[in-house]
Amino acid sequence: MVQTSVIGCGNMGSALIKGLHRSGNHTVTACDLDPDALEAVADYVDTTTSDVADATDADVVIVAVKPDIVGAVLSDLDLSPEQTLVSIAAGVSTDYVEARTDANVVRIMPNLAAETGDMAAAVTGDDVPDEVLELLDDVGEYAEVDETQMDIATAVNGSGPAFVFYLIQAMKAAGIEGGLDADDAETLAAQTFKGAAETVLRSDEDLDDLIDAVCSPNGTTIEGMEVLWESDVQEEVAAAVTAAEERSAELAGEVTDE
Ligand SMILES: NC(=O)C1=CN([C@@H]2O[C@H](COP(=O)(O)OP(=O)(O)OC[C@H]3O[C@@H](n4cnc5c(N)ncnc54)[C@H](OP(=O)(O)O)[C@@H]3O)[C@@H](O)[C@H]2O)C=CC1
Ligand SMILES: O=C(O)[C@@H]1CCC=N1
Repeated sequence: MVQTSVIGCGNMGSALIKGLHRSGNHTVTACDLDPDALEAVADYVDTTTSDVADATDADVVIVAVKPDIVGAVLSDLDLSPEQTLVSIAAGVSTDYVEARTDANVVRIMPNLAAETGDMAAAVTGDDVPDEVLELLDDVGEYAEVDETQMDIATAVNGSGPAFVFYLIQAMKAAGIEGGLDADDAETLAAQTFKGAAETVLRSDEDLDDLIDAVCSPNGTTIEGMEVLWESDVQEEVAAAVTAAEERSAELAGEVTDE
């Protein structure tokens, strides 16, 4: 069992905690100042605490607070080089964290699907220990990237779930407009995204070939695809990703300039 502590049990910290609980491979201490946040994760951890000192004994210490609070939390954490500190904050550089801890620093951009074991994570660090890679394996898939790629990864896989929720919402709304019940429309739209994503992950075929496979000659899909190919949907998705990427870079400036 890897001793893991999670400091900050809000949206992302609690998703990681629930994913780690599912894996059964971790002894977890949850730390948060908000008693309600601790209450919400109490069934998934071994210990809850509001005292950051109680979270310092772990092999892996995950700091999951907002970017502008990372510095304050690090100043309260006394860690050794044998420990690993994982930072998940958008826009907070490895250099910033390394300057404030003796621990081995690993920077990760996770996403909310940690909760279901379907997280996509980008990870960067000079020495990413096996226990961190195994942790990421326990809650989903990961890609090792260069630090310079963290802003774009933050946009694609960190912010990405919100973009996909939006697209599911659009598909659901079209289903309702066509006469489906709201619950049925949500199930059919969401399961279709899930199934399509699984197909991409498991298939060796490229995306154009997968699109072709759905488009029966003279069938229904090609009519819809013609509309999408003629539209600027791809450009709009790219613009959303770019806006998030730029904000990640901007956050880096704000945190570093403190
Ligand atoms: N949300 C997401 O999908 C993703 C978030 N991230 C990153 O994860 C981090 C957390 O984001 P998110 O979970 O959304 O934020 P939340 O605000 O939901 O969670 C942060 C939690 O940390 C608590 N907290 C604040 N100060 C301390 C402290 N000193 N010690 C312990 N706990 C503290 C907060 O309590 P209180 O509310 O009382 O202040 C809150 O419960 C951010 O850095 C973000 O960039 C990365 C990828 C995805
Ligand atoms: O919106 C944010 O800043 C965080 C980081 C990635 C997802 N949520």
